[in-house]
Amino acid sequence: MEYIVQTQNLSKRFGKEQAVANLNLQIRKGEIYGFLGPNGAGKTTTIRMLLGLMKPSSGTIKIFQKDITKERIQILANVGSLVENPSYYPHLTAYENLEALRKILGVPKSRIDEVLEIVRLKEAANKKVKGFSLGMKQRLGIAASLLHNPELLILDEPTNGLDPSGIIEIRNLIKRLPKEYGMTIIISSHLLSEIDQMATQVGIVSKGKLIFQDSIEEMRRFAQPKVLFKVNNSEKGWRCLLANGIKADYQNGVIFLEECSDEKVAHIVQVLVQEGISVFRVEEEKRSLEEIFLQMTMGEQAI
Ligand SMILES: Nc1ncnc2c1ncn2[C@@H]1O[C@H](COP(=O)(O)OP(=O)(O)OP(=O)(O)O)[C@@H](O)[C@H]1O
Repeated sequence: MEYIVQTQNLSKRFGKEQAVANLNLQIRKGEIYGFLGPNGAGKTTTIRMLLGLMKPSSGTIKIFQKDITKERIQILANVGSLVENPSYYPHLTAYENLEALRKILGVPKSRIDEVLEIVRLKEAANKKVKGFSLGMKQRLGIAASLLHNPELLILDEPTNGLDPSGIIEIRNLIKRLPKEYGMTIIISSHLLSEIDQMATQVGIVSKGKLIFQDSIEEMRRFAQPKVLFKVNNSEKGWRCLLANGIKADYQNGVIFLEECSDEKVAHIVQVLVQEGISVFRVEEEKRSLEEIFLQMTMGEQAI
């Protein structure tokens, strides 16, 4: 299998602190790789190493099958990134900001219109950046990172601080890039909900270790919501379910199941009603990333 990004035992230590420990990332072409982990898990440190901004304590990084320590310049010529909040000249327009960067990169002038089109900022091209919303600024940052037409785009928490509509804009933009331009994308986040609807592959780091790396479908198996049944006499209801061979859980007056298909929900409601219990509500409770981590790491160091 040919990987666009492959790390082997990638590690970074800051004094006594092991920020990244033996990471083996494997990212294929055309994937949107959601790099997930809570704050402080080691995402930014990993990304900085991938971009050659920080030296690993040990381990290797290959991007486009090339070793970053040996062919850094050639690799980075094909990598775009948005790592910290990008800085702009606020009194210049979006176009002028990109033009300043274009001159440094030495790409044709026509590329500015192309990237503005990709991030859907063409209409705002001649507006001063100081009037831009945070979402527009992030899109401009992505436009800047696309100027040199990279094959790999690395985005560190690009939706941080955005409102829901800003998040949707970025999500739609990112989803289009592999399809329309054959790009591979790494996008980090501490919120599963933010990358859930765009990632095709997921890597989860916790305390510097990769505890999960697989397809989003496999991830969703872990992230299935709990189903809660709110009824008038919950303890009786729960005992009825057990008596009918339905393995439900009961806590703080609520009956719940960790996994429950539509058919099973219908069956449970039927059983409860038949026993004379009123069902007020059936709710889904989404699991937080922390709960999923807990589930994944239960009893083990890593998967
Ligand atoms: N330059 C540094 N010097 C010392 N410690 C650092 C440095 N950079 C990061 N760390 C530590 O390494 C650990 C991982 O940090 P990192 O920023 O990579 O996490 P993260 O997953 O990106 O979290 P966040 O979402 O908060 O940025 C943290 O405990 C952090 O304090």
